[in-house]
Amino acid sequence: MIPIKQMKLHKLKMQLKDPFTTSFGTMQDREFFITEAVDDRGNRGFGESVAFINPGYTEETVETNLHMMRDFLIPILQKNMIVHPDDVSALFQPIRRNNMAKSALEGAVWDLYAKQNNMTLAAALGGEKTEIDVGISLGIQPSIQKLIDTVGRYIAAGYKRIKVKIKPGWDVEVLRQIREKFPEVPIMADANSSYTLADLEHLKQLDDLDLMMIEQPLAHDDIIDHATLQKTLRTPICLDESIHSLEDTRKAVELGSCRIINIKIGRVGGLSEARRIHDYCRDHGVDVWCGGMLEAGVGRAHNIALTTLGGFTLPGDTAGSSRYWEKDIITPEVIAENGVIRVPEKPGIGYEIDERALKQFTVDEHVFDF
Ligand SMILES: O=C(O)CCC(=O)C1=CC=C[C@@H](O)[C@@H]1C(=O)O
Ligand SMILES: [Mg+2]
Repeated sequence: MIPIKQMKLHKLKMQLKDPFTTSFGTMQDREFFITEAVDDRGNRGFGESVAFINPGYTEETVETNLHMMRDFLIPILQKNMIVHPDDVSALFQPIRRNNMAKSALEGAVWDLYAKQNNMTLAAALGGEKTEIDVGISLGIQPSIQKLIDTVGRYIAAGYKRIKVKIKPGWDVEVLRQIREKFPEVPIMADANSSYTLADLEHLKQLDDLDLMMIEQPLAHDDIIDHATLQKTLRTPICLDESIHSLEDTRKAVELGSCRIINIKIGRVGGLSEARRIHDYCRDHGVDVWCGGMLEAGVGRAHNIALTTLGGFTLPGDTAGSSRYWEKDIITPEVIAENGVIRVPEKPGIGYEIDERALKQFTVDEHVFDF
């Protein structure tokens, strides 16, 4: 690989079109880093950190990302020769966790590598698809009727599956009314760890609603109780927060904690580990799909490239840019037509950075020479 000459961290502030409510809170203001790896040939590789402002989803935040990238991870990249992007996750091994910080930098290296080799990021990863199926993830709405109207709108727009947030008091009845209204639509529920095994009898009611899966019903750091729950539920459990690595995946699959895994590039530390998890799941008959973290266009582009791998058999959360943003930071924006996104054919992430938009949303910058 042509060496990195400079790494830039652009700190952005953007506002989601609509507030996004889950069992652990409501988000609308998004702060995050766009990472930019530059070589001496004018190639620029981009990544995106997906940590939120507060540590509600994982322990990472925008501020911990900056600390880890500036004080530990970029110095490692400055000191070492990278031959292939897979080297980055190996170099970062001695640093514990902090997967979203690692992923933000590794993603920029993967994009730079693909551009240096005049390949799409999808091709660099070994992806096969020229288009991907996508679903939509809906936050908790003010009323059941509002949720039903919103579900109808996205089904009319062609999205391939609907993901509904649930939590105690907003679950069985809500899903029953949606299923009644839309008997054929692929529907899944994401609980974001808001139940315990004490809710086992309550959760068994979900088995009658023909759901594709129940995502992360129990604790964010559990695979034992999920195995107990999966034994009693017909509906597949999908793990999200519990899975941070290939090792977590292996243990969860061997224990029978889940039948499906939501792979999020940031949560597992980058594209190389995401691909290793994909390969393991494909070899062990576990379905995977690509989750979302309310990303801007760079993160969205990385999700699209990853989803081109053959084992991504289920629609993911990578909806079009306009679902999230009045204005995205890439051009063209990501467009989902009838629940399908065409994989871009330009080198790297396949979308250009909209420099005016990047500048408009940038609130801080850090530049590191190599
Ligand atoms: O990016 C998207 O549209 C998916 C958003 C989404 O469902 C989630 C994002 C981040 C944390 C959670 O709230 C939730 C998830 O758990 O998948
Ligand atoms: Mg989830």
